[in-house]
Amino acid sequence: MAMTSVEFAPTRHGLTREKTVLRWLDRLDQTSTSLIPALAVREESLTEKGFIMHASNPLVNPSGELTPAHLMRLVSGFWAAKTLAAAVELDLFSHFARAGGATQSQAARLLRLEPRATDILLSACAGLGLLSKDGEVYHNTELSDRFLVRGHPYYFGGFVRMIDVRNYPAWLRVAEALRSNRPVTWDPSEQSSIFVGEDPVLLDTFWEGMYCLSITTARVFAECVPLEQSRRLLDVGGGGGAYTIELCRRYPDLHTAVYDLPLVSDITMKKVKKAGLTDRIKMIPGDFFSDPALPTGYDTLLLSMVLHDWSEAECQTIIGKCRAALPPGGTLAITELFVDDDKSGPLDATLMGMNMLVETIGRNYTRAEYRRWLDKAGFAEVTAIDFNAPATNGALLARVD
Ligand SMILES: C[S@@+](CC[C@H](N)C(=O)[O-])C[C@H]1O[C@@H](n2cnc3c(N)ncnc32)[C@H](O)[C@@H]1O
Repeated sequence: MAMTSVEFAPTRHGLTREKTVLRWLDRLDQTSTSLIPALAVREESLTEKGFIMHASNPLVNPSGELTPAHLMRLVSGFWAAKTLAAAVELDLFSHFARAGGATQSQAARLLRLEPRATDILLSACAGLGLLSKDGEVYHNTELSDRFLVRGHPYYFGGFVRMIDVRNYPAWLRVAEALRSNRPVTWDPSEQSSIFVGEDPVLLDTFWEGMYCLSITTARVFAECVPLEQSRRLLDVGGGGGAYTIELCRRYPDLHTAVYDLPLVSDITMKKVKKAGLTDRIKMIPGDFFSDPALPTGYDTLLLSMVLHDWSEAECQTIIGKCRAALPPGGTLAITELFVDDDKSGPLDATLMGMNMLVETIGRNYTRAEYRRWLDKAGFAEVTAIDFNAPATNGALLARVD
């Protein structure tokens, strides 16, 4: 049996979080690792960040036989998600940020919980890398401090709420979605899409959630995708405007517009106002299916997480309208969680595809599928840029001759 020591980075509170993790690495043969490549990557990245989940639960037993540990992680994955969601619902991380950390009894008072429940929640949050412990005092980790404290510009809690209150209940019916090949949150025979005719409270949760997910994603996009030549950019189906906000922050001469359904206008303009960018981001209400053409006068069009909502035919219609709206030399940027061309991963993209099954009539497409449609629409040259962000793993830049 081998004993592997995993170094945990010192936290900002000066703790040395070095733990010894027992693993049966000398018995972990090639067969078992090749069965679980996605897990191996995930575990590596968790280890890099200083967290390792279920490290005491080996993937192979002392005799070298595969255990169901990986299945245990998969099936109990929602325990982690729901713990995070409950902590966000209680606004635990904002309380801890204001108080500068808390003991268990202080936390019980802050959160208005019984001591037993507080004890359980704080331990679980520490196990998930959301809190660290210094003596008797729990603190936010850098991760929760940056993304789970209300009011932070990159607050991610809105997406956590959206997943919890809107998306999780829908996923309870995922087998039904598979059998019927239809979304479970709306009826395609009665409604034109997921985006219209819904409960306004849920809709608000949806766009707020999308914004929280997209603002961190857009920041990476703005860093990785070279758009120095762009002067006027139209974000087609731009939602809460996260991409236009981050791109305007990065490129001071850029002027942009968000083109989206009229019911999104107020949500978007609130975000734009808060970012102080009303002079460089305008809202153009519209519908890319019923409008005969997209607005013109833009050298760059962006489609972020729009096409995965739609069928192959509808994707081609939208791409065709983008091509028609672009001038010579113009660029269409598509950013999504692209599925690999051989359709065997990556995990985030394939699971987003499952999410599209539950909620839409689309799926997550491969770069090869997009290249085919872009070629058919008359784009001259397509460049792929790979990078990793919460809601995208790259971009395709398609240029008009
Ligand atoms: C998954 S969201 C992506 C939002 C944004 N691009 C982002 O990455 O944060 C899809 C967006 O497409 C918009 N949309 C849906 N149908 C549309 C239509 N027919 N015309 C214009 N926009 C539409 C929705 O309102 C929504 O904002």
